[in-house]
Amino acid sequence: MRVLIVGCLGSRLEQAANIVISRGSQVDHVGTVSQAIDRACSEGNHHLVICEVECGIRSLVNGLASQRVHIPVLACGPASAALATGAISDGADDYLPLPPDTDLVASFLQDVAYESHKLISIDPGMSQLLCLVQKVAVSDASVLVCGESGTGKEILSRYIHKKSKRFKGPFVAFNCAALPETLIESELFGHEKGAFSGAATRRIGRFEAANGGTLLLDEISEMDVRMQAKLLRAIQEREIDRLGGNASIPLDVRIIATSNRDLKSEIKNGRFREDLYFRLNVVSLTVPPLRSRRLDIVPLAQHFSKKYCELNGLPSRIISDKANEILTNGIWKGNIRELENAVHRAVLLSRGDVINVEDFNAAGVSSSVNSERSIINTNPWVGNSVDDVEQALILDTLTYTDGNRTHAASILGISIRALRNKLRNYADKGANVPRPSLGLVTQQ
Ligand SMILES: Nc1ncnc2c1ncn2[C@@H]1O[C@H](COP(=O)(O)OP(=O)(O)OP(=O)(O)O)[C@@H](O)[C@H]1O
Repeated sequence: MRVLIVGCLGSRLEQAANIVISRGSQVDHVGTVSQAIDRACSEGNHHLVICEVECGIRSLVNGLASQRVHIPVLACGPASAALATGAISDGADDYLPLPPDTDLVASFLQDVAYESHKLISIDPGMSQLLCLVQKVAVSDASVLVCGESGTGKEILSRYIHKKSKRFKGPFVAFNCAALPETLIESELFGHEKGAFSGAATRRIGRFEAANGGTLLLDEISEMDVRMQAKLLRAIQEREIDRLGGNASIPLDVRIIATSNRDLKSEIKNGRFREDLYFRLNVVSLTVPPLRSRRLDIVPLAQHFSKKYCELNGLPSRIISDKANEILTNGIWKGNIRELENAVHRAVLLSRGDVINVEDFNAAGVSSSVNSERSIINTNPWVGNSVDDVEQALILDTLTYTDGNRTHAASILGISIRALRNKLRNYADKGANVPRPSLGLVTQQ
């Protein structure tokens, strides 16, 4: 989830921002309402705005409405009934007294997340999985969610949390592939002030932030083996030590881990600890790829169309029958993330209230139906395989970003991990893969 914070980053607003970050959301900060409106309009991917009351709630709410951007606004400021009532009558959805109460911030985020993490599915293949999820969600057992990249493993993990007895507790997501080894430990376990150079204040880690709730360890296979040992100890002993701390902190956390690698072969290759695998794999769920649950394509595409029309302040747009047919019967190389990106681009490119096949063409959707009904038939890439086109696009993008994997993944709309896997394959096939630029935190 992405949150835009508006106001002067004094200590109280900073505390609110830190709580939001510790709950697994991404934070952007701007100083004024007009910057907030610009940013929300130009980026179109914020799920919540938290705005200091003195910045002007009415002008923020009116400004967003005039650009037809619909994002919930949480006003914040001193604990005062008059200020809270004023902010709400100016159009804020709610009021957060500062200094912020962690549980209150968490519950606002949860309400917003509930809307933005709605799980859409009608395909019988998924229904079976969801029945199983209902049964296992109520227990406290660790769950391992497997499936290809972008199939919805994270959204399914959130669903498990929502259906569990812990649903009122926090859901904290941690991506094991996103940070260098040196930072993972302090991020997971937290640190005391002065634990290492740069540790200017005490910081609680993701485990503590998830206490009473669920911790999602996304892309667990990417975690270094030494770190896996520390993780295993924390899960087994149900307690952690902050870095530089001398008292153990008891934990009451349900663990859900995801992987798009085959962990059994990772174990064989010595890259994943077998004992950790058994700890995590009490219940194992596999999310099917989109190509084997085609009945989900149309409802998902409609859902994404609504979502991106709203986020970009556009009137709602329906997807034409022809485009739906092509999306449903096309050869999908990608998964739901790719469908979401395609619909997002088509929403932005379409004019009027219908999204047509041409809008998907212009958005670069290259799936084709059977023989003659190819979505793209005039593209210069015709004649190349999808794999070749994808490789060329990825390597060109990486050259453009000067080797920066994070930036390239963001432009391409894929996860860093998916990008790294592809680069590894290209390098294995002998392709010339641009090296990471200096100071990068990701590795190939
Ligand atoms: N059933 C669904 N309903 C609505 N949105 C979905 C669904 N499944 C996935 N999505 C959306 O698709 C995108 C990718 O989903 P998600 O991040 O859960 O996939 P993932 O398998 O965890 O990906 P990765 O392996 O790359 O981490 C997200 O934006 C998510 O909200």
